[in-house]
Amino acid sequence: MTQEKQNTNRHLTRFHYSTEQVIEKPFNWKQIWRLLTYVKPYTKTYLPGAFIMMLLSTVIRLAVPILIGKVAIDIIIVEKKDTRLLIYLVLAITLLYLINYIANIYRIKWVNLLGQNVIYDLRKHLFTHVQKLSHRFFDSRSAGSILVRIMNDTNSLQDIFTNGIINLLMDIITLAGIIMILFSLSPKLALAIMIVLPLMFYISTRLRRDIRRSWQHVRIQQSRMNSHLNESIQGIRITQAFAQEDENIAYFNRVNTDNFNSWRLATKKSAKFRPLVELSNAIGTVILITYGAYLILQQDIFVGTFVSFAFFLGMFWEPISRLGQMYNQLLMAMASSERIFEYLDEKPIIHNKKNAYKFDHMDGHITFDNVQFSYDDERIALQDISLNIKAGETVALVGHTGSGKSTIANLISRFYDPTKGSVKIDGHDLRDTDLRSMRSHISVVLQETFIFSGTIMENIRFGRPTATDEEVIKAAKVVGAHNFIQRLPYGYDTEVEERGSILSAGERQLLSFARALLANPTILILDEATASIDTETEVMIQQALKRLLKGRTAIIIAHRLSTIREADQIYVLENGHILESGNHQQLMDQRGEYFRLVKSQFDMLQA
Ligand SMILES: Nc1ncnc2c1ncn2[C@@H]1O[C@H](COP(=O)(O)OP(=O)(O)OP(=O)(O)O)[C@@H](O)[C@H]1O
Repeated sequence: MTQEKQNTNRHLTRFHYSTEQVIEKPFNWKQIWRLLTYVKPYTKTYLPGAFIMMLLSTVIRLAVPILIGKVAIDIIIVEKKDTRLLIYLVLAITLLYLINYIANIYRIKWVNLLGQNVIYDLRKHLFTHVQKLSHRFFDSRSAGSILVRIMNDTNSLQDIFTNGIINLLMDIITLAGIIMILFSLSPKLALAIMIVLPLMFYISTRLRRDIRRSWQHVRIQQSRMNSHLNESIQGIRITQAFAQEDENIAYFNRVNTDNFNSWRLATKKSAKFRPLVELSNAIGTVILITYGAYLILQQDIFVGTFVSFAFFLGMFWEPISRLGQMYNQLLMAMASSERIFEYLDEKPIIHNKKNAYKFDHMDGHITFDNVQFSYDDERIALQDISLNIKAGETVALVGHTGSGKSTIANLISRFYDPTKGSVKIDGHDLRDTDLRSMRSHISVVLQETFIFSGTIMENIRFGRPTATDEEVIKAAKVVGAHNFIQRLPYGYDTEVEERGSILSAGERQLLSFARALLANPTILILDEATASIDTETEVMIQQALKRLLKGRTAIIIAHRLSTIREADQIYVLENGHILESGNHQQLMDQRGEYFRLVKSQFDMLQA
């Protein structure tokens, strides 16, 4: 292997998506029942309609071969030789076919409506559920793989609900009907034909596990591809900046090839089913002709019965083959539904207790009592943290990267619960409070401001959806965003794409301030942007910040000296501990870590 190739391979290991493993569970009826609960809302509408149409059409299909073979040939032609009766019979059969045609139209229509509605409900349920899941869930999964479950996995269930259920019933009824009719026409001939059934059974049981696993594998490959796609498109700017496009393409090619190969394998395995069914059909036909002719010669059966048999035999393999396909579909649906139910069974770790305390009003007094927290079992992110942040105070958290500043902010918003100790607001342990009412009094401004696709107006209004246009504009004016918004091509109606790429970092920051101000929170958590911005914007942001903080409890993950200096309390963190605390002057006098931090920043600015 060349050095270059070795390097590329080493680099490619950075693309590692750990989320998807094969969920291997035996076929289980419980899961099918659980899926069927989604049909329940339609048991008074589409389902009975489709069922009646299916029944009608099945009865007609079963009756016609008897009318042609037994009635037309054996009775009317051979026995009675009555032409008029034959004409009536032909007319009756034509009418039956017409009814069958209409029944089929309605069956397909209602079955499709049923399927679409069920998928709509399932996707809604899944999305609603995922929205409520805690940060821990998202920490361990890529956005792409979540996307696949909401879109692809629900899509793959569509077939089972559109054609699956009704076709399954239709095929089972048809099969049972045919078997009964065949046995009543000639038990000997019926028994002879059934010899191939064990072969069919063997085929379906042997192949089924294999097929199921390969389809599961396809989903995993798709999920990997989506995860990579999602990440590489989101990170395209960095990719281009580091000239890593080729590496990205190489990895994508590999994922794409894996995806292609897994599809090929799965379809190859599934494709074995049909030819084997055809083979059984052929064997059955040979038996029918040979043994049937023998029975006619023995005068055991009449020609008409033989004709009915031939008709039914043609109809016999069709549902069996479809049942085989249906089984494939069912296996695929099992794989998808397992993956969907895995998410639906994921309980939000952070949830409301019974009789949780509702914050109708919040003063904004925050306390941390000996808090310990770790994201995983391996590392402790916070230890022995005790804070007392009085209502209306501005607190700055400073410290080296990874020291635990954002973790403190995460605990105040209750994105996670502490492993030990407690976090309280106004004396209420957050674990005993109502999440929604608690968070409605808190606003978070992240360093990386998230801009949603939509207009500037809508983006600010995200802070309080009921706000009027005037209120939005007022908030923008207070934080000093109004001027730059007015200069945009359509002012407040300018469309910004996801992530707000047409705006500068400073502008995005001001927008998020306006959004936070509009929400009018009691507690404001702000992760100050580290992006270097020009002095003029810096001044503007500082002024905006002052207005934003007025009258609120503020926790600022501070990077700028100007912000830190004005804070009522400063906590210096190191490796998850509080190293020092006090106001600027007190900490400067201590000449400890804070002093060194300030000095190094000052030296840097001087330089
Ligand atoms: N979602 C997560 N899962 C696991 N570990 C995490 C997670 N988020 C943070 N950590 C770890 O917890 C520790 C504290 O991280 P935190 O984000 O609070 O640091 P910080 O002081 O805010 O850093 P920065 O200034 O770089 O934002 C770090 O060691 C980090 O690696």
